[in-house]
Amino acid sequence: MKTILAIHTGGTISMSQNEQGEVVPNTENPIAKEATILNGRVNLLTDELFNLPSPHVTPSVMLQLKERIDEAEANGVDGVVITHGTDTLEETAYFLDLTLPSTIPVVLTGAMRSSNEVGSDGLYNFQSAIMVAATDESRGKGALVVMNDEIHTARYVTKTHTTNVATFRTPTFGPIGVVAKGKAQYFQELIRQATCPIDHVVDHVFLIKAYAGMTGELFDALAEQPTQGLVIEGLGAGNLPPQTIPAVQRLLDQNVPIVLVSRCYNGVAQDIYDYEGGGIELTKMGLILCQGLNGQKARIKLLVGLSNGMTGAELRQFVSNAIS
Ligand SMILES: NC(=O)C[C@H](N)C(=O)O
Repeated sequence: MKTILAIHTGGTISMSQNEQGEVVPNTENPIAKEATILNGRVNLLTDELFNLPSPHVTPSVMLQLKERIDEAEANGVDGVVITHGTDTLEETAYFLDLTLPSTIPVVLTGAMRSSNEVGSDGLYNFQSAIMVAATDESRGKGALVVMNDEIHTARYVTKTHTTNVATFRTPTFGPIGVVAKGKAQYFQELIRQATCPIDHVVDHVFLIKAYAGMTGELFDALAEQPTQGLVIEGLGAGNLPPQTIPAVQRLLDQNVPIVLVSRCYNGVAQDIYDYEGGGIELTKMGLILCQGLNGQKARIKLLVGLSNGMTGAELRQFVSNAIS
């Protein structure tokens, strides 16, 4: 029988609705009590590591989680399930995907309806995640996200709806598998990437979204403080309004690595437009084009690379080309 460690970190999956209809954290985590779920089919261990709404999760919390998983793998568990708030679940999942050298399945899940709401999806998702973690084919796939009967890769999955239980989607590429009546089935293979060891996390890595008529003020503000890295969600295929360029150049002159992704939900950023502020000018200036990742994932990747001590060409190589 497989031994699966469930690490609980908080989020709606461990919250309840009060009489006023407000969703509130519990001091006793109701999902952690479900230690007998799938009894007889898996040996489930439970660790209540955190009890945080996921907007309270930081990169240093993610690092503590990674270290707990390393320890569990060294102690011989066959797989890990992490329950997590959905707001930042994709960032924690990708952080683990980038930093964990493990081959054991690491499966994140959460809920859109809290534990006592009608149609609560928490227990169901938890059970599905355990089953995926106990499946041999889930090994060596990096961090996975299991929600609403779908298996997604950490690299591309994103939360797309504020309340719907079908909120987690993988734009452009789609999920890599499904959970159907308790069985995990895969139908796509993701090209794996090398993982990156880190033992601390850097702090000042920012994310800015471009918009029509944007000017340089936000970039100027970052140039006034200790900015270690910046991700810009550019327009369309990866373009910026021309009025931003002098301020972006000022940050580059300060040796701040700047990563360019698209603010579009689908597609990849590319250097195809040759006009002022177009992707061709931006990449010639030295912005790092990161294809396929959304802004929050590209920020995690930049943060991990910087935390590893990468600079220059090595950092550029690590952050770019997420799709290959
Ligand atoms: N569905 C959820 O888990 C959302 C919640 N605000 C959280 O991320 O903690």
